[in-house]
Parts: sequence; structure tokens; C-alpha cells
Amino acid sequence: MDMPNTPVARLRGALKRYGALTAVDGLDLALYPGELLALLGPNGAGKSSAIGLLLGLQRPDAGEVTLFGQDPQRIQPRRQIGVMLQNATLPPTLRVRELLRLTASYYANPRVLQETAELAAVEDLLERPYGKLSGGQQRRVQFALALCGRPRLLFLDEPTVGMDIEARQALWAAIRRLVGEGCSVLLTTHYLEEAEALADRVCVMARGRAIHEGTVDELRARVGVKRIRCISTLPPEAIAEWPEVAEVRFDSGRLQLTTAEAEVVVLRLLQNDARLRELEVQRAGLAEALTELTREPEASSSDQREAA
Ligand SMILES: Nc1ncnc2c1ncn2[C@@H]1O[C@H](COP(=O)(O)OP(=O)(O)OP(=O)(O)O)[C@@H](O)[C@H]1O
Repeated sequence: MDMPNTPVARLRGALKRYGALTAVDGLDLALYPGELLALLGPNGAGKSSAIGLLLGLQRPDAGEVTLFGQDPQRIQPRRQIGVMLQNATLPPTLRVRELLRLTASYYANPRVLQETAELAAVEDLLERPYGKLSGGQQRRVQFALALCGRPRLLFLDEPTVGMDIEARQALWAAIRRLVGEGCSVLLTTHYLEEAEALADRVCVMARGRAIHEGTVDELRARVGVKRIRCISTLPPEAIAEWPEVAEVRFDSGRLQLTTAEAEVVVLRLLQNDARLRELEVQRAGLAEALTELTREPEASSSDQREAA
């Protein structure tokens, strides 16, 4: 799939191992100017490791990593990014105003302090020592620090953890505004509604790899799939031939069908099997779909991945 622009951040066949564990397993990922890409996936999928590679915090064992077309450890690309990681440690005695001034001084063309404070909704926290703030307030300050340098690219690793609903929605509004100004954003989140609210594109990771990439609508379309369970005398091989049926399984005496057209399939089942019993139709939610997408395929493959 060709995109017209050059990526602002890119991983090509990136591999990162920690001892015997492969955290990032030949990952290709590209982020384009002005887009918000959400990186989704279960705990340990490799999202933070992928961000660590893009930030130059870790070096890949194989593959290529570029930030604005350059090595991420070089100062020029680093000056154009803002970062909000999961475990930020900041000096607790410094006041928020001081932290913002200090961080802004690293950038060539930072925002004025008032604008940063307003964007991140930290105006009322400016005179408070960082260490005395609540968890949610500290996250807002970390967001302010990430955007104060007017970055072209923002890395937001689970930015709204610990925030109440109001703070979360204010942060979403701020992110939208930044993207509207042309800033690119790489976001990781476990809140699917956050990805739905913000992302142009999502990349679902599992076991260090990208297993699904596309728009939120495309992910939703996969979610649109329903599961039908029933006890039937119809042979599974015959049902597998029905055009609306994507998958047939036979498990503990029950048929389990996957389909995007549940009503049509239910009708055919009822028409063809007068003795059909225990019919159930389940819709996969977004969270369920992600679980489905990222399920460990075989015990053996995870054993291989973590083999000592
Ligand atoms: N510094 C490290 N040393 C050893 N193993 C690590 C290190 N960092 C990450 N890992 C392992 O690499 C794998 C990927 O971890 P990573 O933090 O990238 O996942 P993640 O998708 O960001 O997870 P989460 O959603 O929990 O933040 C995990 O199995 C983790 O235990």
C-alpha cells in the first residue's frame, strides 16, 4: 500500500530480544505526517518495546529504525518529538511551571507557557510541586511536557491511565487539536474507545508482531462478525459450503459458526434442521474482537517464543 508521504517514524523488520524472549519480532510499522496511529494489543505484546526502538532508547537486534528519516539517537530528530511514557520519573520538588520552563528550553521553537498550560488543562497546577499532585494530575503535566516544544511527532504511551472521564475527554480534545495542527501521534492504549475516538489507523500487535492494520472501521468490520452455537444434525462439512459462513467448528457436540450475516445463517439452519436445539447468537464486542484477534494461536508458539 503506497502512501504519498514519507513516514515520520518507521520500523522495518525490527527485532528486539531480551535474553531468550523476543519482544519485537520483525515488526514493520510506519507513521505518516499528520496521522494518529493507535498501537493496540494485550500486555506484553511489544508496544512499549516498539516505541523504545523508535525513540532510540533501545537498539534493535536486527532491522531498521528511522525517525524523520534519520537514526533516532541523533539530536535533530529528537528535537522534533514529544514523549509521554508510562513510567515518567520527574523531580518531585519542582513546581509545574519550572518543569515546563525547563523542558521547553530544550526545544528550538517552544509554545509559550500559557498556551501549553491551557492545551493540557494544567493552568491551576502551575505553582504546585509535581510530587504533591494526584496521579491523574501528574499525567496531565506529563502531557503538557510532551507538547510544550511544539513537536511534529508525539509518542503517547497509555496517556489517560488514572484520569477521570472529564480529564480524559479534555486530553482527547487536546490531542485532536494537535493532530489538526499537523502533528503526528503514535498512541498506545488499552481503552478501545480511546482508539475509536482518535485514531485514523490502528495496528494490533501480538507476540511482537503486527497482526492487523487498518482503519478503525476496518477493525470494527472484523468485530461485526458473530458467533452462532447450536446442536444440529446437519453435517459440518455441508454448512462450511454455505457462502455466508466464514468458519465452522465442532466442539463438544456443538456446532460453532462464525459469520458476518447471522440472520441469514440462522434462517437456513432452522429451515434445514427441524431438530435444531440450543441456538445462541453472540456478537463480539470491540474488546472481544481484540481478544479474539490476539489470542495465542497454539501453546507451542508461545513456548518457542519464551524458550530458555
Ligand atoms: N527491559 C526488559 N527486559 C526484559 N524483558 C523485557 C524488558 N522490557 C520488556 N520486556 C518483555 O518484552 C515483552 C514486551 O513488553 P512490552 O512492554 O513491550 O509490551 P507492551 O505491549 O507494551 O505491554 P503493556 O501493554 O503491558 O504495556 C514482555 O514479555 C516484557 O516482559
